[in-house]
Amino acid sequence: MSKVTPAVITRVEELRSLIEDHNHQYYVLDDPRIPDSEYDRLFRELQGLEADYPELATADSPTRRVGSRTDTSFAEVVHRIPMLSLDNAFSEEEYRDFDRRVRARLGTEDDVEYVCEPKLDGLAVSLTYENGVLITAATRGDGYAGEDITDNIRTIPSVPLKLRGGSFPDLVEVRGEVYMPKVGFEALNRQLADRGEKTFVNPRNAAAGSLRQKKSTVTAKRPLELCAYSVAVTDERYLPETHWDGLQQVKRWGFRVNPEMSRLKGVERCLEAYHQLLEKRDALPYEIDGIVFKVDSLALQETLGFVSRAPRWAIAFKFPAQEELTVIEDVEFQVGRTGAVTPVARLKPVFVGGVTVSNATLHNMDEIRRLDVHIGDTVFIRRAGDVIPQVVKVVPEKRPEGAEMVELPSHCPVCDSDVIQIEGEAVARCSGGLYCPAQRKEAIRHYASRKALDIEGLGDKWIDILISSERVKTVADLYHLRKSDLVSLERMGEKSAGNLIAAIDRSRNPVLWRFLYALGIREVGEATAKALASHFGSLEAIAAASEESLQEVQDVGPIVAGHIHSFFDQAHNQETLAALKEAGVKWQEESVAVGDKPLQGQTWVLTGTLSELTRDQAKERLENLGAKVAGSVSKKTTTVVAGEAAGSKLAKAERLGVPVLDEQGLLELLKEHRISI
Ligand SMILES: NC(=O)c1ccc[n+]([C@@H]2O[C@H](COP(=O)([O-])OP(=O)(O)OC[C@H]3O[C@@H](n4cnc5c(N)ncnc54)[C@H](O)[C@@H]3O)[C@@H](O)[C@H]2O)c1
Ligand SMILES: [Zn+2]
Repeated sequence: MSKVTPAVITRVEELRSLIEDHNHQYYVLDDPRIPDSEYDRLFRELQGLEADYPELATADSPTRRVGSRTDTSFAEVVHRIPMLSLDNAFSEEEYRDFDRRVRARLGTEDDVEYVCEPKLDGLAVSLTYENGVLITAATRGDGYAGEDITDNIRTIPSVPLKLRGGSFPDLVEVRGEVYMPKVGFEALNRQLADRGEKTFVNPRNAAAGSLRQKKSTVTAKRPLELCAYSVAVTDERYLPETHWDGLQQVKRWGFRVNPEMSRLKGVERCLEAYHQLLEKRDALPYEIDGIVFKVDSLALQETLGFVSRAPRWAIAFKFPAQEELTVIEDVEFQVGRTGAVTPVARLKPVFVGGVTVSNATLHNMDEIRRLDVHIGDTVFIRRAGDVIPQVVKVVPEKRPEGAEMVELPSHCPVCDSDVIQIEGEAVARCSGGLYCPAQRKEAIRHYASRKALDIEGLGDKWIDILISSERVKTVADLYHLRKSDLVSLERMGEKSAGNLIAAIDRSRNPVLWRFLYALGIREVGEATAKALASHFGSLEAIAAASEESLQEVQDVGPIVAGHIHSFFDQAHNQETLAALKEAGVKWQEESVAVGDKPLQGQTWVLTGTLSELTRDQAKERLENLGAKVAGSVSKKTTTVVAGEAAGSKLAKAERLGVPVLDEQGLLELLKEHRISI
């Protein structure tokens, strides 16, 4: 046996006091200061020291007690049967040791039958029913007395207020876990974050915080559920022989029990069940942190008995932790393909949720302010399932002196354009949309898309090739491409290369709204582009407009106006526009000013096949002249344009005496109004 030294005594005292503090934070305030993994390490260290130096063990050490004292504002409920904790196993070896101890105590070599239950990550409650009616509900508290949360528990839909099935003891206690499903947890945190309130670090804390509310109306709004996992009966007649039978009984009384539970014989099959459930962990709609294995026979349970804080007949075999502590070494800003500037935390690498994590997203500046992240902070990292790692909490006590706040950069780290955060928007953006290399691909793709300049054949594959060969940096470079470039770049056939060049050429004369839309200004969709074009008439006028005058246009609010203004404000975007002009791109001025639309008030109908234009193009040109283009002919129709093979619409027009124009006639009309095809 080792000899006690002053250093050991100090450490033991330090650990006890630390653990007590963490218990209070966790059980009473529902606001842990460290992740469970860290807590478990402290707890194990204390257990280890107490085992090595038995003379230091005390009856009131946290290793001998359950939970935390409940001097809270809730009334006290004394448990008829104590609510204990569970011993933990963190490795297969520890789990096998547990089974070995069980068999040794029972004096048997035979396989023991166990019930395997997912360890739901919530909080334990005890529900007392008298004559089948719920009369009290209590938290575990310190195991002997808990808090009266009866009013709150009644708001949970899966808690039976009355037992079903007709046959039950006069007095019965059912125990189970109150938890918050993953979806509900995420929604709740989103809501809290939107309101700028403190979020919960994980579903367990959310469940505990929600159930332990002063007002049951608040609890009622929280997505809580209950799963029962044991029954404590005093009436012999209702005493089942096995734990499993007890669960079946509870189910008949109207409780939900976990569908993943199973009854298995022997340690090997239990280990298989462990691995199977671990595989399933991420797919489950609720969080679990391990499996609880319980000896099934109640007679054997009694033989095995208890130690101070946990039964000897059960163990919780924990899954790898999904939360760990680490340090934020730096915060960098990344620019996404649509210009969103996102802060990313560079972490001291940490093993969490089964992988080593060295980056975590911080979403946006609001999130940074809400969490109060500083460089050098110690933080909780959470990585649950495939979800990208998140910083869920800062540990303020561990902040180094002089730690710097995180500031939004004023210029794009990729292209140096201004970073703009428009009031009312959480996301900050690089405003060099036409020029920024981070946004290059998206900018070209959008520019060439069907509703924009409709450059046929310029798909993702070509965009990738042109960008990676650095042949195209901005959309203006498209117009300098030659057929021979394409052929040499990708051994493209002469004919298709020729087609692509021709398609690019055809896009040199866009109507104003299409060109405006093609620039990919944030929030400027087709309808807004049309409205802007017809209001201002020229790109120069739009570029020069103040944010106030932009807002005179229908559907343009302060946010859209802000995006338009900052886009045209960027020198790099102006350069790219100039380069487009120089490359021979000539967007048409809106040929008609407001109130001067020659076809205003007229209704036109298109039918048959046109050869020079598509139907959409013809429609757009007519709309530019003020006409409404309808789908069917009536007496009110002003003119019908009939292309090749026109059918019933043409016939109807003739019957009603509506004027008919052929394609040639339409083209002449467009020319007359200086609308190019
Ligand atoms: N982060 C912190 O500061 C902090 C502080 C205190 C405790 N903790 C965490 O809490 C743990 C200790 O808490 P504990 O005493 O509640 O032990 P525990 O959570 O390890 O095990 C006991 C609990 O498991 C739950 N449980 C879920 N499914 C169950 C089932 N099928 N059958 C029986 N019980 C089931 C019950 O709520 C029960 O009370 C620590 O390991 C640590 O992870 C963390
Ligand atoms: Zn940029």
